[in-house]
Amino acid sequence: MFQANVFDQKVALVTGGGSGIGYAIAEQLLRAGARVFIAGRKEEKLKKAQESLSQLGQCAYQVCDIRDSEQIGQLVAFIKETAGRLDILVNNAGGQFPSLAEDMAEKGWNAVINNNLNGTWYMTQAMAKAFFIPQKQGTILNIIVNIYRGVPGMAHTGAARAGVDNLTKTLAVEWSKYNIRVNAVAPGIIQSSGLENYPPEMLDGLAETIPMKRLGTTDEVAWLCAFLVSPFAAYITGETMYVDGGQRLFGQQFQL
Ligand SMILES: CCCCC/C=C/C(=O)SCCNC(=O)CCNC(=O)[C@H](O)C(C)(C)COP(=O)(O)OP(=O)(O)OC[C@H]1O[C@@H](n2cnc3c(N)ncnc32)[C@H](O)[C@@H]1OP(=O)(O)O
Ligand SMILES: NC(=O)C1=CN([C@@H]2O[C@H](COP(=O)(O)OP(=O)(O)OC[C@H]3O[C@@H](n4cnc5c(N)ncnc54)[C@H](OP(=O)(O)O)[C@@H]3O)[C@@H](O)[C@H]2O)C=CC1
Repeated sequence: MFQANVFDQKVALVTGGGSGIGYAIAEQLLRAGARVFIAGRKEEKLKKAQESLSQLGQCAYQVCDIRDSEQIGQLVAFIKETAGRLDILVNNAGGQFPSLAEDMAEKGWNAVINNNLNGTWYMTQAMAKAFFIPQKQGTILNIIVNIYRGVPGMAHTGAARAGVDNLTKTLAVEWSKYNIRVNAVAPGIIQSSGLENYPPEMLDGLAETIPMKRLGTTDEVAWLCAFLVSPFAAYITGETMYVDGGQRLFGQQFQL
């Protein structure tokens, strides 16, 4: 998408970079010259991803649960020791499970809020304080979901991602004095490893309800992400951009 030197000397962290959309984002950043760290909970997944991503450039991984402040502290230390700086944070790690609102247990609600809202915040604040604020420079990109018309069938993630959408705007304003840009990307339904968590019948016939009559690809999300964290988007902050084939305007999220 870009020339190979757009992210020269830039260091990026992609949470959830071991699979799916996060992997595709890491790939685009590496192709354009960034040094990339990926993080997630499962070491085997990260190791495999790092091995193949390393063919494109400098890539390292660290196990880190975004809900765990101690592990985030260890990740900060690892990036400081090995790269000395961080320029780009992509908060991609996340997930949820389908459930009607009336059936949600308190523990399940809290698990999804904790993963997608709190985890994103812990990671963001830690990386901003350790790197972006002292450097007076940085860019943060939050991956959320299509929340345009609510998220029927997954109220917990709708609430959590709306929180991140709003956090994006607040931080864009508060941290512009540090030369930090903060944006978000809201994917529609993307053909990725993440969809394996959903029963196939929930996705049956969905493509037909989307204006573009197909699901998105991980690359189609990653291209937008690479643009938003690049210097070509230098005047864009506080924005949430949808990459959804028009689904937010007309189409089903999945079969209820
Ligand atoms: C807007 C439309 C978008 C449609 C497409 C979207 C696609 C994607 O987002 S793809 C990415 C999907 N990937 C994932 O969702 C994988 C990651 N998911 C998770 O890790 C879990 O779902 C998590 C967020 C809940 C985190 O899990 P964890 O903190 O490890 O929690 P537990 O597994 O211990 O569960 C705690 C609690 O949550 C309830 N629960 C969990 N899974 C389910 C389930 N499948 N169905 C119903 N309830 C569930 C449950 O109450 C659990 O407690 P226990 O009953 O004591 O186990
Ligand atoms: N695919 C889709 O249709 C859509 C996806 N999204 C969102 O995009 C993001 C990427 O999803 P996708 O690639 O499809 O799915 P994946 O399930 O492949 O990716 C989710 C990634 O997040 C990591 N992760 C989850 N929880 C944590 C945690 N607590 N700490 C650290 N890492 C974590 C997982 O790694 P590990 O298992 O190693 O922890 C995994 O690599 C998610 O936030 C997802 O909700 C949004 C809209 C649609």
